[in-house]
This record gives sequence, structure tokens and C-alpha cells, in this order.
Amino acid sequence: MNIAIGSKNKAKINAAKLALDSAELIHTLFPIDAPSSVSDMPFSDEETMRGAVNRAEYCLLQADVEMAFGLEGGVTETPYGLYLINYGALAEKGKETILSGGARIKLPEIIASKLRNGQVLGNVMEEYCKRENIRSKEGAIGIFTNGLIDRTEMFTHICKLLIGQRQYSQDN
Ligand SMILES: O=P(O)(O)OP(=O)(O)OP(=O)(O)OC[C@H]1O[C@@H](n2cnc3c(O)ncnc32)[C@H](O)[C@@H]1O
Ligand SMILES: [Mg+2]
Repeated sequence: MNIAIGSKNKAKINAAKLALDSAELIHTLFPIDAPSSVSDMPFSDEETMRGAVNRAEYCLLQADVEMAFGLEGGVTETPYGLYLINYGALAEKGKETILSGGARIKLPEIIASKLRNGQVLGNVMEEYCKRENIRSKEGAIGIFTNGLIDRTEMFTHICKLLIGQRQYSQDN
């Protein structure tokens, strides 16, 4: 099965691969630079969800694939602080797009205040860790969970939620 993933980010590509392998879905995965058509730093559940759906549906229109994943990170304000949030969408020809959320953690105030001032998390994390490309590696979630859950594992979980729901709806 030809499947697209709407990103060239290694953490996202690896996540889709791992989830498809664990579901024993034989596939060729095509990474596509799909626009999220939302802001660089989505600031609500709704905007982050829209980013995930837009990426997945863009891939279906642009590439000769049967289905496509869109994965999107963002943040949202809560009464308990600014939370890192993540969503994934699975679009398939002739079917309703499936959308699921993943793990969420509170960001430290030193990070949150920079985001409220308009910086994007990718840059803030590079500055904070004094290392490049955190977002393609362990991600903010990996840093702040001491490496126990990295960005790939977090997005793998979301991709499994999507594939599992697709299988359920096929069988029922
Ligand atoms: O190439 P793409 O697919 O766009 O991957 P990305 O790393 O930019 O990821 P998103 O666009 O989904 O994330 C939206 C913003 O949040 C940042 N971000 C989200 N999760 C992050 C994480 O775990 N670590 C570092 N930055 C993160 C990211 O840099 C963007 O500015
Ligand atoms: Mg991005």
C-alpha cells in the first residue's frame, strides 16, 4: 500500500513507519513536505487539529497514495499552565478523515513565557538545550520527560491510534 506522511521531519517519519510495521501493514512510505496551513506555532487544540488534517488531506490530493498521515504539534493554554499538545490525522480516499490526540505535558514556565511572546518551540528548545534540531530528535517531550518518552514514541502512539481505528471501522 502506498502511504504518505505529510512531513520531512525524521521523528514523524519514523513514528509512521513504526506504527505501520507494528500493525503489519505492508507499505511504501512517501514523506511529503505538506503545508499545515496554520501558524508555525499553533496555539490551541483547534488550530493544531486543523494542521494535522490539512497535512494529511494535502498529501492525498498531491500524491498517488491510498492514504496519508498528518502529524502536528502545538500548545494550548490551560488553568494549569501552557501544555504541549500533539494531533494526528489519517486521510483515505473516499473515507472520513480520522483525527486523534496524543500525550500532553505542561511546559516549564521559562519555555511557556517565550512562546507567549511569539517565539516558536523549535527555536526555544534549541536555545534551551544549546543543541540543534531537537524537534527532529527527542523533541521537547523527550527533554522534559528525561528521555522516557521521545517525540517518535509519542507520535508512534498517535499513529497506532489512527491505524487501529481504521482497522476497527473496516471490520465493523
Ligand atoms: O517539519 P514539520 O513537520 O513542520 O515538523 P515540526 O518539528 O516543525 O513540528 P510541527 O510543525 O508539528 O510543530 C509545530 C511547532 O511546534 C514546535 N514543536 C512541536 N513539538 C516540538 C517538540 O517536541 N520539540 C521541539 N519543537 C516542537 C515546532 O518546532 C514548530 O514550531
Ligand atoms: Mg513545522
